[in-house]
Amino acid sequence: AFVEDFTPIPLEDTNLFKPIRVGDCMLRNRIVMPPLTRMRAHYPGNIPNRFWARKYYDQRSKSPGTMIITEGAFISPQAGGYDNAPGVWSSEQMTEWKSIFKKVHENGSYIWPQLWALGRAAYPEVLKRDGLRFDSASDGIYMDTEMESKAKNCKNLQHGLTKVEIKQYIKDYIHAAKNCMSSGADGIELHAANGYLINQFIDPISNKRKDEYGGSIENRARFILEIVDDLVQEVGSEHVGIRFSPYGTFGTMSGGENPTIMAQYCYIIGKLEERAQKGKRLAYIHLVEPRVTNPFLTEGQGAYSEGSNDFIYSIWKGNIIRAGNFALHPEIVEELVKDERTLIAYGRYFISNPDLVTRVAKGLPLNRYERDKFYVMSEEGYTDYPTYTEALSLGWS
Ligand SMILES: COC(=O)/C=C(\C#N)c1ccccc1
Repeated sequence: AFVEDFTPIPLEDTNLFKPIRVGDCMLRNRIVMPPLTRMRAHYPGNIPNRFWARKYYDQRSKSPGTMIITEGAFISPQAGGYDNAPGVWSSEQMTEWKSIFKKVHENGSYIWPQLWALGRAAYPEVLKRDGLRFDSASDGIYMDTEMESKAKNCKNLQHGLTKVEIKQYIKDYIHAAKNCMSSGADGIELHAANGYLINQFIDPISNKRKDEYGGSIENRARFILEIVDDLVQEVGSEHVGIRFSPYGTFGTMSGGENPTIMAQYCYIIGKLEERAQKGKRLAYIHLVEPRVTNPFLTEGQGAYSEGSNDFIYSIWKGNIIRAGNFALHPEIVEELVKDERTLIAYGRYFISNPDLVTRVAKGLPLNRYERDKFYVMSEEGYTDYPTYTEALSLGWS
């Protein structure tokens, strides 16, 4: 069925359909498919789904010159903790990714894997089963009481990383990035958003460390900047993007309520711009909008209305991808893309509209999504959403 009480606006004559270069990619539109966890990877081995994943990415990359960022992919077993999310650390995983990357490139589009480490958002019992730690920035500051009791029941208490373990994570990010680039990816996105491990170091709500990785704005930025510097050294700054959710509360992060949290992001983004001005400009900074503080809430719920990511434009002078309930707000998109370095990510509606690029261009109705099929092991709700013409022949109206 199509989304009701929604008035699309054709955007094909706006900047959204003006080419832009991101890294080595000559994009023909400024619509980005953002990282979307779908929980269809095979267990054991965190292998992208051999039967469905290539079809899913193929369907969504048909408009040539479109940028796709993959679902979050774990950099190592220790960075994981969800059995049905994929990784990018093993050769079996990269075999599947290579066929996905190849298909997207055959469509004339581009694909950037998102490098993911869960930290305290992982399932402690899953990690325990595999003889792995339950990691975060600090000991014992649990995401919520449910996670705390799970950790205690399975005797895998939340562990603040030692400096040696921090260095190992940085090595794992490099290994994962090299795997992706040598398998044909166009770049990688470093996941520093949504309450996962890197975010747990950035945010004082979860980082109570007393060493050089905690206790001040500079120290809480150290981990992310060390990863960025090593990734840039290894794969080149034009092949590295980074995602932040400054206002996000998902995973029990501070969000805009903490009056000093924006200072933290200004500092980090300022240090990225300093690096850019010394010749190491990242391909883009990707931002989740304050309109979406928690991806489990439906459109309109949970917005932090007092905030805006606009301040970041005065610090960062490179490309900016913005994500957060834009599909239902074409009038906002029309305004935002008047800025020459802004790209727009459409998440949930790229799940339910494989031909989203065409629908946004022409102002066509959008297929509704089925949230209860977002994270389940089924082809239904993954590759069976119709294109607009297919929907019409199904009699949708
Ligand atoms: C992959 O990176 C993410 O940020 C994933 C999520 C978020 N936010 C997510 C949300 C709901 C269920 C599983 C993962």
